[in-house]
Amino acid sequence: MDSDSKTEAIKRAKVLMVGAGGIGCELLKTLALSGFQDIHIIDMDTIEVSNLNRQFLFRQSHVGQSKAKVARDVVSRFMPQICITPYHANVKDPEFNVDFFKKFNVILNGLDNLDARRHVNRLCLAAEVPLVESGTTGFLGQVTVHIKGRTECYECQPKPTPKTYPVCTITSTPSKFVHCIVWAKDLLFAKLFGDRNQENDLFVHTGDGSDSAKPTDDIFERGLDEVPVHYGRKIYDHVFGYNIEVALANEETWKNRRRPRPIFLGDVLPEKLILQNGNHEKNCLTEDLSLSAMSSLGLNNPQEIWSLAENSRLFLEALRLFIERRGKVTIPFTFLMTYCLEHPCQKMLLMPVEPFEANKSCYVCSETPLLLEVNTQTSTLRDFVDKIVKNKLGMSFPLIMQGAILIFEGGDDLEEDVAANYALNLDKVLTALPAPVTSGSMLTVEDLQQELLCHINIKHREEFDEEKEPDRMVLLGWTTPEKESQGVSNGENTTAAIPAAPEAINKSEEVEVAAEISRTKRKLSEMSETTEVQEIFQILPDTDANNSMDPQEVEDNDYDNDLIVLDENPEASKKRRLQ
Ligand SMILES: Nc1ncnc2c1ncn2[C@@H]1O[C@H](COP(=O)(O)OP(=O)(O)OP(=O)(O)O)[C@@H](O)[C@H]1O
Ligand SMILES: [Zn+2]
Repeated sequence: MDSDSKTEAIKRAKVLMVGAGGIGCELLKTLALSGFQDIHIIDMDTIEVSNLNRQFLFRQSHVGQSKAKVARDVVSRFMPQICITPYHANVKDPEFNVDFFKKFNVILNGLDNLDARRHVNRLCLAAEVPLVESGTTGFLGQVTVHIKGRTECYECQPKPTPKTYPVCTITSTPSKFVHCIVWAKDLLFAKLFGDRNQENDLFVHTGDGSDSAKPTDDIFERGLDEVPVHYGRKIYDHVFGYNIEVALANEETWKNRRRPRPIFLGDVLPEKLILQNGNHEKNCLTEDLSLSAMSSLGLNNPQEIWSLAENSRLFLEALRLFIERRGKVTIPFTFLMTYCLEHPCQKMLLMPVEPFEANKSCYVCSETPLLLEVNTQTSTLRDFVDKIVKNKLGMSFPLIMQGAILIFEGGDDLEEDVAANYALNLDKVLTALPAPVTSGSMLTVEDLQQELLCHINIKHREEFDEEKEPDRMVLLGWTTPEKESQGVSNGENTTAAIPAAPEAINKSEEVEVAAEISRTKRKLSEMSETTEVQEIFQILPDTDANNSMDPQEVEDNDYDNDLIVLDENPEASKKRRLQ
């Protein structure tokens, strides 16, 4: 296809962008400047002040307005000839069904959560429209292209879910160091310095030993003139002393566990030391902001194992420093996320990545059945619907069948008596359902909106590890194919779409490709550096560069002017198609 017809194809293409946030604003600008004329945008959010630092289409005066609509208005001002259609809506709304998706040549995601990404992936598969998925990990951006039957789908690789711990374990019966760290960071720190309106599961009992009539939350409220050391002592005695005494009163809990020992500050440190803890001569607000509790106490080696007395002094001192630095403004403190990249990006702005072939056992793009280990005699249908069908499989309106018998249907538009019947089923254990689900049963779970159908084989199991398998159900059969290495994900904000190393290419005479994470080096000529699907993305910013958004036409591309990234030695660039 010559470059004129490619430009024509771009002009004719109808594209859908999902998300008009950080990535979406950039994307819309780039699409508009690249010559796309018919762009649709879905975003469910309104603009917030905190978006203004990076979502550059938005201004202060737009705060509170629909992102999709403002993005359209702003871009239309400098590109009035383009037709931009905004939808202030959730992409999961039923109006955005498979027929809606089929109208587009390509879908581009600029989302910030796994749930919506999975939903769009499924609709793209059902509608057979290419999906360009993008996201961030730390300071790096990633883009992958997913085309049904030619590349892996977004869900071929299981996405790492952030590790969580049951609240009761970390508050009452911690057994690992990590439990204590999560308790301190997510519960105690949040209670002391976080947003007061945010729910917090910190295990607090009524009564603090001084005034039991007061509500417990008062313990964490610092009096207007309360000196930090007094406040610190109150918190210390409450969480390490009083709460432990209360917990010990429940004998049942400690039958098979080591009993904890309550600690009160007065038993650990002499009164004089409590009052003269740390370097009080320095006013941290005006002086040394970097002063840490450790250096204030003259503890210089963090590798040393501190005594209980030293730890207690550190607690008091760190609390005092936090309080003084915060001053009178009680804005919530949160932990800052810092990403540490093992290998920098080799001075490359764009890093080409080969799309991967589909995972043959992916339940989303192949029909591979899954296996569920569950105690069929104690788990209810509700457990199955909430924990597996909605949470794990990401279905919104599931239909569950055993053989030809429908046992559950989700949705807002059900007849009252039908809904009541399903509600009755929800609280029944699996073996007590009208069509009993036992070991060996096969359930069919379908989401009509996503046009996704999965078969789940059931295996009865009695015992579960409470920590590793808190759902008391284990979904198996969704195996990861052999790959070089797993990617690094930061959870919700990343596409987590690049399972193996992004490959950076050096601009050396003998062009070399370094697989970033595995560090295996290969010659460019050996690895056949790019594929046509990547080109789609790579040439977007340049209208003269050639491409078509039609997957059919992609097959017929000529391959002479791709590979944007290298290119001191274009001759070295041999092309390889995905099989
Ligand atoms: N289900 C969904 N339907 C439509 N839009 C969605 C959906 N889920 C997320 N989005 C949109 O995706 C965009 C993601 O943008 P971004 O990652 O910059 O996050 P943000 O919410 O704008 O910023 P921040 O997270 O810093 O508040 C948001 O504008 C959000 O409204
Ligand atoms: Zn897949």
